[in-house]
Amino acid sequence: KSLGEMYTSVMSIKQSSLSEIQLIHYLRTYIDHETRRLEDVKRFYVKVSEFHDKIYSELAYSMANPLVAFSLIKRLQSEWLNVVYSSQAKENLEALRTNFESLESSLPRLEDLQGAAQGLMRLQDVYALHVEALVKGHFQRNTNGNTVEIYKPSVTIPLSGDDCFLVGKVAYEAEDYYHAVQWLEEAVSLFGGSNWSLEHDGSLEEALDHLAFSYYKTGNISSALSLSLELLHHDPSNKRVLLNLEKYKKLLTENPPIVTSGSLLKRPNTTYLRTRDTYERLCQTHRSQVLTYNPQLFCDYFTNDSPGLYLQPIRREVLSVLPYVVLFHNFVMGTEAQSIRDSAVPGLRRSVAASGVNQTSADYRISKSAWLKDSTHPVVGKVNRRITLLTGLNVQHPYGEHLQVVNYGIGGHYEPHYDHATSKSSPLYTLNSGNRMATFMIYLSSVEAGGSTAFIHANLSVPAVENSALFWWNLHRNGQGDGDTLHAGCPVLLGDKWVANKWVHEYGQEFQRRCSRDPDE
Ligand SMILES: O=C(O)CCC(=O)C(=O)O
Ligand SMILES: [Fe+2]
Repeated sequence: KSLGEMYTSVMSIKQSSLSEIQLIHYLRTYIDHETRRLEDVKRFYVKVSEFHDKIYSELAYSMANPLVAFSLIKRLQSEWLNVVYSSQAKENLEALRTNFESLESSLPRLEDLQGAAQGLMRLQDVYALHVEALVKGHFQRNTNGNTVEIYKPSVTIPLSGDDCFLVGKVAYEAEDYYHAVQWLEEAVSLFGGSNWSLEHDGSLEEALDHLAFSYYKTGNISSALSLSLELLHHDPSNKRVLLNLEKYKKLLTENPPIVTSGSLLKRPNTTYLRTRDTYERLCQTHRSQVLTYNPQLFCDYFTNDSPGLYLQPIRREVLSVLPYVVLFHNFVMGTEAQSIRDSAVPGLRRSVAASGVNQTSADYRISKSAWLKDSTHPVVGKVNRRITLLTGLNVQHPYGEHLQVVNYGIGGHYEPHYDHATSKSSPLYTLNSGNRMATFMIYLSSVEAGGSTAFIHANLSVPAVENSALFWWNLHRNGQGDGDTLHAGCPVLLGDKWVANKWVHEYGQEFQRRCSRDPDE
């Protein structure tokens, strides 16, 4: 069900941690059986050695004893064979493997490992994290020479040399030598002092090999050369490394390094983003500072003149006027958010994004989502009615889409995008109820670090505040898309981020939001 896409949602990752608990249990059983088997082997060893210790001084005399002679012959003819050809070890291992295979369908795949590695590199980039600190379990940023601790997790889990090697290799295989160099450097220094471990894929030699080549690719020949020399020290007869070494020496003598290291060490812009700098700055700041007093931005208790809200007005915070973005505090209760999250779990699938006439999964949206109809759970209908009370909008299907519940994964994000359709052939029009006029997005969880909603052109970054809801108009009153609504879900640095989207379409709102020919309205 969640095959190959586990990394795209923290919910799926939680489920896989249950598989590991089961595996620990299987391994314990295996260790117990193997320990018992080895104890039996040891007992036999002691028995036979003691026998020989006993008869050592009087060998000839002892062999004359028919009982002694018989036991010797029996041992050599049968007992030793039973020990040496025992199938117990194989049976224990097979039991372990059968148990492991029973869980295989719920284990992460190679895509998950690669996706998780890419998630780490995304966090490194967007939050300008210090890789050396990150691999030690610390979330730190370097700003103008100062180290800033972005978040202090309650448990610090450092990465191993092999972990770093894997991240580096994912970058290396994608020909992203900028990240490869940084992660392989960590791998080399962490592998340095440690011994080989059963569970590891990589080794110091392999890390050196990949790092040398990555440096070569970034134009840093002298580092490539010195790493190759270090590698030869460990593996003197490696022909390929010897050849590389010659090549690097030649390159250096022909072309002494004028531009020194790092010249080609630029971050790759894989998913090209024109607004990348603004996006990342907004993600890094919690709610960008409004320095000038703006009387148009205010807070109030809001009822929208709906009798249903008279006794319980909602705290409204106007965050931006153009585009109009408001935050409704405590829009849902914690128990309601919980019910919505729980109802969504069975339906969670990899999120898609509109691409031409189709909807496909993409690296620029890393999450899982589920669509909840009114009938899924009483709370869904209740929340829909509350949206109508607050906004006056008709959210009945197909004037409103079903509630989309989203759970983000490792470094989960949604890069700058519009919620409304920007082309006539968009799949959003299949509901035949016009374009997405407004977005009502509920934060179903808080996030420890990262995961804000950033409005690129409005210079606004809204942290995920549990139970609150964000509302904005995507379209001008004349039906044109409002380019200023470009927004993004920043990568989740730490936490389990859940949101629910209710998208309201143009049709059905003719009397709630009247048209205007003024393009600025
Ligand atoms: O998660 C967020 O903060 C934004 C999500 C979003 O923009 C979307 O789902 O369309
Ligand atoms: Fe959006």
